[in-house]
Amino acid sequence: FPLLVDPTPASVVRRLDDAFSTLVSDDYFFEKSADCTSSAKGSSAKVPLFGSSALVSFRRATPDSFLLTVSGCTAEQFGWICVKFYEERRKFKGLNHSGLRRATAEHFNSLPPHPGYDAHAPWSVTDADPSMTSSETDLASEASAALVRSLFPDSVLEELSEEGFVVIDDAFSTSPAAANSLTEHLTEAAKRTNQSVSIRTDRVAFLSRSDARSCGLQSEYDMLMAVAPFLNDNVLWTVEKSSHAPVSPGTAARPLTNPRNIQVAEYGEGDFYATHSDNGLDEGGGRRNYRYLTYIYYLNDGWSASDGGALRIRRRSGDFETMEAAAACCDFEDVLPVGGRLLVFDSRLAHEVRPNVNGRGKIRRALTLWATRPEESGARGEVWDEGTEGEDKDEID
Ligand SMILES: O=C(O)CCC(=O)C(=O)O
Ligand SMILES: [Fe+2]
Repeated sequence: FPLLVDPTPASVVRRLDDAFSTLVSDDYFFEKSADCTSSAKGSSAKVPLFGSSALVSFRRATPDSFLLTVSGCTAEQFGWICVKFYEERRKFKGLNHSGLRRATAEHFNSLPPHPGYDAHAPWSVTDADPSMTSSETDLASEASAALVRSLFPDSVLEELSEEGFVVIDDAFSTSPAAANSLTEHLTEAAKRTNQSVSIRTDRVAFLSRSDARSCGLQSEYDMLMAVAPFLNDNVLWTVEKSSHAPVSPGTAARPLTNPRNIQVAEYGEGDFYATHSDNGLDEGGGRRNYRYLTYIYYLNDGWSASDGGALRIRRRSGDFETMEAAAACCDFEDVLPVGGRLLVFDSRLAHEVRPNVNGRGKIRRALTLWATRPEESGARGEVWDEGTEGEDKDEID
C-alpha cells in the first residue's frame, strides 16, 4: 500500500530512509542480512519470525510517494507486519498512514491477537539477547530459573489458584539507581497510552531484554520471563471443556506463552488507573485478548500507605461484564507497590491503581508482564475502533 508524502524535500526523504534503517536494525522483529539491500532507492529487511522468505521493503516509488511492500508471508503474518509498522508510525512522521491504518484495523478485526512466544523451560536468555555470549546467557538463564523456583513454593501456587492472586515480597532487590534510570528511557520511548486520561494517566514503554540491560534491570526482566516456563512445568493444567484447539506455540500441556517485551509504567504525583480488567469480556462474551496471568514487580524503595498508589484488586471479579458491577460486588485488597514485591494475579480480575499522593514528587514505578494462554482464552480478535478520536493527531510534523 502506498504511503504518500507531500511535499518531498530531500531532507525528508533522507529522514524517512534513516527511520526505516534504524527501525529494522533495532527491532528483534526484523533482520538485516546480506541479501537485504540498502540503496538510494530504498531498503529491505527480513522478518525471521515468519520464516526465511518474509521480506519487507521500503522504497521511493515516485518523487513524492513511498511504497512499503511485504512479500513471502501469509495473510496473517502480513497483518502482524502492518501492526508492527503501525505501532512505529511516529518514526515516519510526514507520511499519510491511512493505508497502513486500514490494513492494521482489518487485521485486528478479523484475527486473534498475537499468540506470544514459546515459554522455554528453563527460560533461555540466549534467544532474547543474542548480543551476549552463551556462557553469560546460560548463567542468567539458570539464575532466573532458580530464583523463580524459590519464589513459588507449593503454598504460593495454592494461594494463587485459590485466591486468584498472590503477593511475593522481597522477590529481588533492585537498586534505586536502576529504577530511576527508567525515567530516561521513558522520556525517549514513552507514551501515554491511547486510553483516555479519565481512565489512566500513567506513562508506559516496552523494554526488550537489551533495553532492560541498559537500565541495569536484566535480572528483573529474566525473573519475569522465567515465571511462565516454571508454571508450565509445575502446574497441572486442566483443559476445560470449552477449550479451543491449542494455538502454537501454546499447547495443552504447556499453555503459557511469553511476550518478548516487558512493560514499564510510571505514575507521577496524582497519576492513577481506573478500575479495569487486563482481559475483560467483550460484547460477544469472549475474552478481549490472550492474557491469562499478570505479574507486576514493583521498584519503589520506601513506599508507604500514605503515599497512595495501591493496586486495589477485586476478589473473584473475573466474570463481570462491567467494572462498575465488579466494584460494587466484590471486596478488595489494597496491595502497596513496595520495592521488591512481586504480585501475580488472574488477568481477568478487576483492579485499579489508586492515585499516587505522596506529595514529595516520588514516582511510582512497576514492571509488568502478561503471560498469555492462547488456547484457553476464547479470544477472537480485538475490537478495533477505526474512528478512535485524536489517535493520530501527532502524526504530521
Ligand atoms: O502498576 C500497577 O500496579 C498496575 C498497572 C495495571 O493495572 C496495568 O498496567 O494494567
Ligand atoms: Fe491492569
